[in-house]
Amino acid sequence: MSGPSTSGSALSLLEVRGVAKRYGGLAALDGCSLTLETGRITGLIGPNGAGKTTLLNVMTGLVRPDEGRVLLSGRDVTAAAPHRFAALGVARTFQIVRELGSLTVFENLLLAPRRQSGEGVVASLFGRRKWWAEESANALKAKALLERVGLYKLADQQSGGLSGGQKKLLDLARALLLEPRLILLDEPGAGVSPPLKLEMIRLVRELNAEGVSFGLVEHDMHLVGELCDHVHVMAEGRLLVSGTFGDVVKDRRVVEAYLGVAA
Ligand SMILES: Nc1ncnc2c1ncn2[C@@H]1O[C@H](COP(=O)(O)OP(=O)(O)OP(=O)(O)O)[C@@H](O)[C@H]1O
Repeated sequence: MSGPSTSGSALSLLEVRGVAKRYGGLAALDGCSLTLETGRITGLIGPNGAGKTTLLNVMTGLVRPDEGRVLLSGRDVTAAAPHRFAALGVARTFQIVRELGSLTVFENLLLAPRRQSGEGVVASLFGRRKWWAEESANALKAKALLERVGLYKLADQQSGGLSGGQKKLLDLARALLLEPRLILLDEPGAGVSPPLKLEMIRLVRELNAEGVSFGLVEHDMHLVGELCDHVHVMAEGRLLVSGTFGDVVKDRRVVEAYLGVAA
Protein backbone atom coordinates (compact mmCIF):
# COMPACT_ATOMS: atom_id res chain seq x y z
CA MET A 1 0.00 0.00 0.00
CA SER A 2 1.19 3.48 -0.74
CA GLY A 3 0.60 6.63 1.30
CA PRO A 4 -2.27 9.07 1.05
CA SER A 5 -3.07 10.28 -2.42
CA THR A 6 -3.27 13.97 -3.05
CA SER A 7 -6.58 14.02 -4.89
CA GLY A 8 -10.11 13.09 -3.89
CA SER A 9 -12.80 14.94 -1.98
CA ALA A 10 -12.38 15.57 1.74
CA LEU A 11 -15.60 13.64 2.26
CA SER A 12 -14.43 10.64 0.29
CA LEU A 13 -14.31 7.59 2.53
CA LEU A 14 -14.05 4.76 0.05
CA GLU A 15 -13.48 5.41 -3.60
CA VAL A 16 -13.01 3.16 -6.63
CA ARG A 17 -11.37 4.57 -9.74
CA GLY A 18 -11.57 2.86 -13.10
CA VAL A 19 -12.02 -0.57 -11.55
CA ALA A 20 -12.28 -3.54 -13.92
CA LYS A 21 -12.79 -7.21 -13.13
CA ARG A 22 -13.18 -9.89 -15.79
CA TYR A 23 -14.27 -13.48 -15.42
CA GLY A 24 -13.18 -15.11 -18.67
CA GLY A 25 -14.86 -13.11 -21.41
CA LEU A 26 -17.32 -11.44 -19.04
CA ALA A 27 -16.61 -8.00 -17.61
CA ALA A 28 -18.27 -7.99 -14.17
CA LEU A 29 -16.77 -4.51 -13.64
CA ASP A 30 -15.80 -2.39 -16.58
CA GLY A 31 -14.11 0.86 -15.58
CA CYS A 32 -16.28 1.57 -12.56
CA SER A 33 -15.61 4.80 -10.65
CA LEU A 34 -17.62 6.00 -7.68
CA THR A 35 -17.27 7.28 -4.12
CA LEU A 36 -18.87 6.45 -0.79
CA GLU A 37 -18.77 9.59 1.30
CA THR A 38 -18.11 9.89 5.02
CA GLY A 39 -21.25 10.00 7.13
CA ARG A 40 -23.59 9.00 4.34
CA ILE A 41 -25.77 6.00 3.66
CA THR A 42 -25.05 5.49 -0.02
CA GLY A 43 -27.22 3.16 -2.09
CA LEU A 44 -25.75 0.98 -4.84
CA ILE A 45 -28.54 -0.15 -7.10
CA GLY A 46 -28.84 -1.56 -10.59
CA PRO A 47 -30.29 -4.49 -12.48
CA ASN A 48 -29.21 -8.10 -11.87
CA GLY A 49 -25.65 -8.70 -13.01
CA ALA A 50 -24.73 -4.98 -12.96
CA GLY A 51 -21.65 -5.77 -10.84
CA LYS A 52 -22.80 -4.55 -7.42
CA THR A 53 -21.68 -7.56 -5.38
CA THR A 54 -18.42 -7.76 -7.31
CA LEU A 55 -17.86 -4.10 -6.42
CA LEU A 56 -18.50 -4.83 -2.71
CA ASN A 57 -16.00 -7.69 -2.98
CA VAL A 58 -13.42 -5.33 -4.50
CA MET A 59 -14.21 -2.75 -1.78
CA THR A 60 -13.42 -5.30 0.95
CA GLY A 61 -10.41 -7.08 -0.54
CA LEU A 62 -12.24 -10.30 -1.38
CA VAL A 63 -11.69 -9.74 -5.10
CA ARG A 64 -8.58 -8.10 -6.52
CA PRO A 65 -9.45 -5.90 -9.52
CA ASP A 66 -7.67 -6.44 -12.85
CA GLU A 67 -7.44 -2.69 -13.31
CA GLY A 68 -8.11 0.48 -11.34
CA ARG A 69 -7.60 1.58 -7.78
CA VAL A 70 -9.39 1.43 -4.45
CA LEU A 71 -8.78 4.32 -2.05
CA LEU A 72 -9.77 4.39 1.61
CA SER A 73 -9.60 7.93 3.00
CA GLY A 74 -7.27 8.67 0.10
CA ARG A 75 -4.97 5.74 0.88
CA ASP A 76 -4.38 3.15 -1.83
CA VAL A 77 -5.75 -0.19 -0.58
CA THR A 78 -6.18 -1.85 -3.98
CA ALA A 79 -3.95 -4.79 -3.08
CA ALA A 80 -4.98 -5.09 0.57
CA ALA A 81 -6.29 -8.41 1.91
CA PRO A 82 -9.74 -8.64 3.57
CA HIS A 83 -8.28 -8.64 7.11
CA ARG A 84 -6.51 -5.38 6.27
CA PHE A 85 -9.79 -3.76 5.20
CA ALA A 86 -11.32 -5.02 8.45
CA ALA A 87 -8.42 -3.59 10.46
CA LEU A 88 -8.93 -0.26 8.69
CA GLY A 89 -12.58 -0.21 9.76
CA VAL A 90 -14.41 -1.56 6.71
CA ALA A 91 -16.92 -4.30 7.51
CA ARG A 92 -19.50 -6.00 5.34
CA THR A 93 -22.50 -8.28 5.42
CA PHE A 94 -23.42 -10.90 2.85
CA GLN A 95 -26.30 -11.47 0.47
CA ILE A 96 -26.44 -15.08 1.71
CA VAL A 97 -25.50 -15.13 5.36
CA ARG A 98 -22.83 -17.73 6.11
CA GLU A 99 -23.62 -18.58 9.70
CA LEU A 100 -22.51 -21.87 11.22
CA GLY A 101 -25.93 -23.43 11.70
CA SER A 102 -24.93 -26.01 14.30
CA LEU A 103 -23.43 -23.37 16.60
CA THR A 104 -25.48 -21.09 18.80
CA VAL A 105 -26.13 -17.48 17.90
CA PHE A 106 -23.69 -16.39 20.61
CA GLU A 107 -20.97 -18.82 19.45
CA ASN A 108 -21.31 -17.54 15.90
CA LEU A 109 -20.57 -14.07 17.13
CA LEU A 110 -17.62 -15.19 19.25
CA LEU A 111 -16.05 -16.85 16.21
CA ALA A 112 -16.47 -13.81 14.00
CA PRO A 113 -13.35 -11.96 12.91
CA ARG A 114 -12.65 -8.85 14.92
CA ARG A 115 -9.95 -6.28 15.34
CA GLN A 116 -7.20 -7.89 17.43
CA SER A 117 -4.46 -6.20 19.36
CA GLY A 118 -0.99 -6.29 17.83
CA GLU A 119 1.20 -9.33 18.32
CA GLY A 120 4.57 -7.76 18.90
CA VAL A 121 7.28 -9.09 21.20
CA VAL A 122 5.84 -7.47 24.32
CA ALA A 123 2.34 -8.68 23.47
CA SER A 124 3.55 -12.26 23.06
CA LEU A 125 5.39 -12.13 26.44
CA PHE A 126 2.13 -11.26 28.13
CA GLY A 127 0.16 -13.26 25.60
CA ARG A 128 -1.89 -15.56 27.78
CA ARG A 129 -3.15 -12.96 30.21
CA LYS A 130 -3.89 -10.63 27.36
CA TRP A 131 -5.73 -13.36 25.45
CA TRP A 132 -8.04 -14.05 28.42
CA ALA A 133 -8.68 -10.36 28.90
CA GLU A 134 -9.52 -9.98 25.23
CA GLU A 135 -11.76 -13.03 25.18
CA SER A 136 -13.84 -11.89 28.14
CA ALA A 137 -14.09 -8.40 26.68
CA ASN A 138 -15.22 -9.97 23.39
CA ALA A 139 -17.85 -12.08 25.14
CA LEU A 140 -19.25 -8.98 26.85
CA LYS A 141 -19.20 -7.10 23.59
CA ALA A 142 -20.91 -9.95 21.76
CA LYS A 143 -23.70 -10.01 24.35
CA ALA A 144 -24.16 -6.26 24.12
CA LEU A 145 -24.37 -6.48 20.33
CA LEU A 146 -26.93 -9.28 20.46
CA GLU A 147 -29.00 -7.10 22.73
CA ARG A 148 -28.63 -4.21 20.34
CA VAL A 149 -29.85 -6.15 17.29
CA GLY A 150 -32.67 -7.78 19.29
CA LEU A 151 -31.27 -11.33 19.29
CA TYR A 152 -30.22 -11.59 22.93
CA LYS A 153 -33.08 -13.92 23.84
CA LEU A 154 -31.97 -16.28 21.07
CA ALA A 155 -28.29 -16.30 22.10
CA ASP A 156 -28.31 -19.97 23.09
CA GLN A 157 -30.33 -21.22 20.13
CA GLN A 158 -28.73 -22.91 17.13
CA SER A 159 -28.31 -20.25 14.50
CA GLY A 160 -29.48 -22.63 11.77
CA GLY A 161 -33.01 -22.16 13.15
CA LEU A 162 -33.03 -18.37 12.72
CA SER A 163 -35.35 -16.74 10.20
CA GLY A 164 -33.89 -14.95 7.16
CA GLY A 165 -34.21 -11.57 8.88
CA GLN A 166 -32.68 -12.80 12.13
CA LYS A 167 -29.69 -14.15 10.17
CA LYS A 168 -29.23 -10.73 8.56
CA LEU A 169 -29.31 -9.11 12.01
CA LEU A 170 -26.73 -11.63 13.25
CA ASP A 171 -24.58 -10.77 10.25
CA LEU A 172 -24.91 -7.08 11.12
CA ALA A 173 -23.89 -7.80 14.73
CA ARG A 174 -20.89 -9.71 13.36
CA ALA A 175 -19.90 -6.69 11.26
CA LEU A 176 -20.29 -4.42 14.30
CA LEU A 177 -17.76 -6.47 16.28
CA LEU A 178 -15.12 -4.81 14.12
CA GLU A 179 -16.21 -1.38 15.38
CA PRO A 180 -16.26 -0.27 11.76
CA ARG A 181 -16.45 3.23 10.38
CA LEU A 182 -17.96 1.88 7.16
CA ILE A 183 -20.33 -1.06 6.73
CA LEU A 184 -21.15 -2.44 3.30
CA LEU A 185 -24.51 -4.19 3.37
CA ASP A 186 -25.27 -6.69 0.59
CA GLU A 187 -29.06 -6.94 0.23
CA PRO A 188 -29.97 -6.60 3.91
CA GLY A 189 -33.67 -6.70 2.98
CA ALA A 190 -33.63 -9.92 0.92
CA GLY A 191 -35.70 -12.69 2.52
CA VAL A 192 -36.52 -10.49 5.52
CA SER A 193 -40.03 -10.17 6.98
CA PRO A 194 -41.56 -6.66 7.05
CA PRO A 195 -41.19 -6.21 10.86
CA LEU A 196 -37.50 -7.17 10.78
CA LYS A 197 -36.96 -4.95 7.74
CA LEU A 198 -38.23 -2.05 9.87
CA GLU A 199 -35.86 -3.13 12.62
CA MET A 200 -32.97 -3.18 10.13
CA ILE A 201 -33.90 0.34 8.94
CA ARG A 202 -34.06 1.57 12.54
CA LEU A 203 -30.65 0.08 13.37
CA VAL A 204 -28.93 1.42 10.27
CA ARG A 205 -30.30 4.91 10.92
CA GLU A 206 -29.24 4.75 14.55
CA LEU A 207 -25.71 3.56 13.69
CA ASN A 208 -25.42 6.23 11.02
CA ALA A 209 -26.40 8.89 13.55
CA GLU A 210 -23.56 7.56 15.70
CA GLY A 211 -21.11 8.17 12.85
CA VAL A 212 -21.02 4.87 10.93
CA SER A 213 -21.11 5.31 7.14
CA PHE A 214 -22.87 2.76 4.95
CA GLY A 215 -22.82 1.40 1.42
CA LEU A 216 -26.05 -0.43 0.67
CA VAL A 217 -26.60 -2.85 -2.22
CA GLU A 218 -30.31 -3.47 -2.41
CA HIS A 219 -33.14 -4.34 -4.80
CA ASP A 220 -35.86 -3.31 -2.35
CA MET A 221 -36.50 0.25 -3.47
CA HIS A 222 -38.60 1.05 -0.42
CA LEU A 223 -35.61 0.26 1.78
CA VAL A 224 -33.27 2.30 -0.45
CA GLY A 225 -35.66 5.26 -0.42
CA GLU A 226 -36.02 5.06 3.37
CA LEU A 227 -32.30 4.90 4.09
CA CYS A 228 -30.15 6.42 1.39
CA ASP A 229 -28.93 10.01 1.28
CA HIS A 230 -27.38 9.38 -2.10
CA VAL A 231 -27.69 6.64 -4.72
CA HIS A 232 -25.31 5.31 -7.36
CA VAL A 233 -26.91 3.34 -10.16
CA MET A 234 -24.72 0.71 -11.81
CA ALA A 235 -25.27 -1.01 -15.14
CA GLU A 236 -23.00 -3.34 -17.08
CA GLY A 237 -20.12 -3.02 -14.65
CA ARG A 238 -19.93 0.73 -14.43
CA LEU A 239 -21.56 3.77 -12.89
CA LEU A 240 -24.60 4.90 -14.86
CA VAL A 241 -26.14 7.72 -12.80
CA SER A 242 -25.73 9.22 -9.31
CA GLY A 243 -28.08 11.43 -7.36
CA THR A 244 -30.81 11.50 -4.76
CA PHE A 245 -33.17 8.54 -4.71
CA GLY A 246 -36.00 10.71 -5.99
CA ASP A 247 -33.93 11.91 -8.94
CA VAL A 248 -32.39 8.61 -10.04
CA VAL A 249 -35.64 6.63 -10.10
CA LYS A 250 -37.07 9.19 -12.52
CA ASP A 251 -33.98 9.18 -14.76
CA ARG A 252 -34.69 7.80 -18.23
CA ARG A 253 -31.33 5.96 -18.40
CA VAL A 254 -32.08 4.19 -15.13
CA VAL A 255 -35.55 3.12 -16.25
CA GLU A 256 -34.07 1.82 -19.50
CA ALA A 257 -31.30 -0.08 -17.73
CA TYR A 258 -33.85 -1.83 -15.50
CA LEU A 259 -36.05 -2.62 -18.48
CA GLY A 260 -33.06 -3.96 -20.41
CA VAL A 261 -33.32 -1.33 -23.15
CA ALA A 262 -30.09 0.25 -24.45
CA ALA A 263 -29.70 3.78 -23.05
N1 LIG B 1 -16.83 -15.55 -9.44
C1 LIG B 1 -17.44 -15.30 -10.60
N2 LIG B 1 -17.20 -16.07 -11.68
C2 LIG B 1 -17.80 -15.85 -12.86
N3 LIG B 1 -18.68 -14.84 -13.08
C3 LIG B 1 -18.98 -14.04 -12.04
C4 LIG B 1 -18.38 -14.22 -10.75
N4 LIG B 1 -18.85 -13.27 -9.92
C5 LIG B 1 -19.71 -12.52 -10.65
N5 LIG B 1 -19.79 -13.00 -11.92
C6 LIG B 1 -20.60 -12.42 -13.00
O1 LIG B 1 -20.35 -11.04 -13.01
C7 LIG B 1 -21.56 -10.32 -13.29
C8 LIG B 1 -21.80 -9.34 -12.16
O2 LIG B 1 -22.17 -10.11 -11.01
P1 LIG B 1 -22.56 -9.44 -9.62
O3 LIG B 1 -22.96 -10.54 -8.71
O4 LIG B 1 -21.48 -8.54 -9.19
O5 LIG B 1 -23.81 -8.57 -10.05
P2 LIG B 1 -24.92 -7.91 -9.11
O6 LIG B 1 -25.17 -6.56 -9.65
O7 LIG B 1 -24.53 -8.03 -7.70
O8 LIG B 1 -26.17 -8.86 -9.41
P3 LIG B 1 -27.40 -9.25 -8.48
O9 LIG B 1 -28.20 -8.00 -8.28
O10 LIG B 1 -28.15 -10.25 -9.31
O11 LIG B 1 -26.87 -9.83 -7.21
C9 LIG B 1 -22.64 -11.36 -13.46
O12 LIG B 1 -22.81 -11.62 -14.83
C10 LIG B 1 -22.10 -12.57 -12.74
O13 LIG B 1 -22.62 -13.76 -13.27
